[in-house]
Amino acid sequence: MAERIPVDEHARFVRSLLAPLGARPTERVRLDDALGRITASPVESPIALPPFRNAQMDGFAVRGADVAEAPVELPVAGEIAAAPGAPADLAPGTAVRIMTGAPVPAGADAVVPVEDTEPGDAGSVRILRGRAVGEYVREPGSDLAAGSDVLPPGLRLAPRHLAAAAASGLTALLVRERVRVAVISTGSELVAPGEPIGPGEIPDANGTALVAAVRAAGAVVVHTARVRDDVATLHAELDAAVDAGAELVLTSGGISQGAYEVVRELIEPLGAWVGSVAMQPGGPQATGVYRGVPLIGFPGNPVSAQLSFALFVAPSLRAIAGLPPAGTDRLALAEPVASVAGRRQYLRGRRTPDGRAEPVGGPGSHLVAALAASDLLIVVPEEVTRLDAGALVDTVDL
Ligand SMILES: Nc1nc2c(c(=O)[nH]1)N[C@H]1C(S)=C(S)[C@@H](COP(=O)(O)OP(=O)(O)OC[C@H]3O[C@@H](n4cnc5c(N)ncnc54)[C@H](O)[C@@H]3O)O[C@H]1N2
Ligand code: MOO
Repeated sequence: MAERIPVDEHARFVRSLLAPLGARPTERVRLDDALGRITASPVESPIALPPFRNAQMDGFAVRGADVAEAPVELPVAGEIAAAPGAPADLAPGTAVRIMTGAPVPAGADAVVPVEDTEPGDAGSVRILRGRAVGEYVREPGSDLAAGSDVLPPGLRLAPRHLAAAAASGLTALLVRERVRVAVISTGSELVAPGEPIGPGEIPDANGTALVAAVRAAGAVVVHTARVRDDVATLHAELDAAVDAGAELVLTSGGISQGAYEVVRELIEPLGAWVGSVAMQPGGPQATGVYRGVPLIGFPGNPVSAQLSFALFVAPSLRAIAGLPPAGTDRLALAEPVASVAGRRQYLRGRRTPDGRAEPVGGPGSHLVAALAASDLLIVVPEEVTRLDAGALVDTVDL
């Protein structure tokens, strides 16, 4: 029986295989498509924010000097809406009705909120409370000067960043390209989810899981396939993946000890490593390079495939995409657990309301529903075969 590679050694190797993907080219994307992308350079605002002097309140634009001694009555010269157009200058000793966001006319230097006024005689306004120069006037550039940076490089774009870019009049941003990934499920028993299931057939869960996991890790899927256990078909799909621009190929299934191990049969002769890692689930693993593109082969069992992605591939992809690593914790076990000597066990579990780690559904790597009912992994170290309730364990958030 071939040696089992330690988990941390395999993780280091996969990380080194994916390291070159960290040097990202850049592309311009429309603001509407930029959510979650990473800025590739500082983003300069061509205009000042706000772009012009405008009112912060609905009320009356005045000269501060004219309202220093309230109450005072001023003739109303007209009205300025928040609408296109430049207002006429304000004559001394007059007021103009103004709306929030409307340009403050030259000559005015304060806005009196409408609540602090009442109608005066014959089209005039009575100002009940004095306002100092500058009050309720938003100066151009008071948020950001024209030509200065509105966003830094290396920023993961959230809605508030896109709002600032839009306010600056920008329509597109230079961002880092996402890592392009292909996802290939192997197994003659697989049918597309929703297709009728004949005897011996099951819906392909790994395709859906890995596509979603790739996206959640900030990368983009450029090719997917579901292939029967046929080496020529898999070979053609690997070529299609590389031709589609994939920079990373993920496969599931076909790497253990059976008679139809299609991934093993294809890639082992090409120099890939297909072996075993000292963990459960996820023991069988494969790594290689196909036409210059890294290929990571996961075991077919759905829990194994999902955990293998989370533990070995997601950390690199998330780091490249500017996403934080999965959360970890150290929690007390809610129940005793058993494990296998010599393998690191990743039990599925959930955090109880009182903050303990409770195992969910047993160690089997086919327990896809139990994984869905879990929100963390409970790590049982290689040398440990039993832990009592209350023992402290490392956990990894799913
Ligand atoms: N004699 C041995 N048999 C097995 C070993 C071993 O060491 N010696 N390892 C076991 C472990 S652990 C795992 S994990 C699996 C890994 O096998 P493969 O990677 O070759 O995967 P398959 O045999 O193709 O499938 C395993 C299992 O998963 C189901 N499957 C596969 N693909 C999907 C999919 N896309 N969606 C849903 N389910 C999938 C498949 O039907 C099998 O039930 O090998 C063990 N055997
Ligand atoms: O190691 Mo396998 O991944 O348990 O089912």
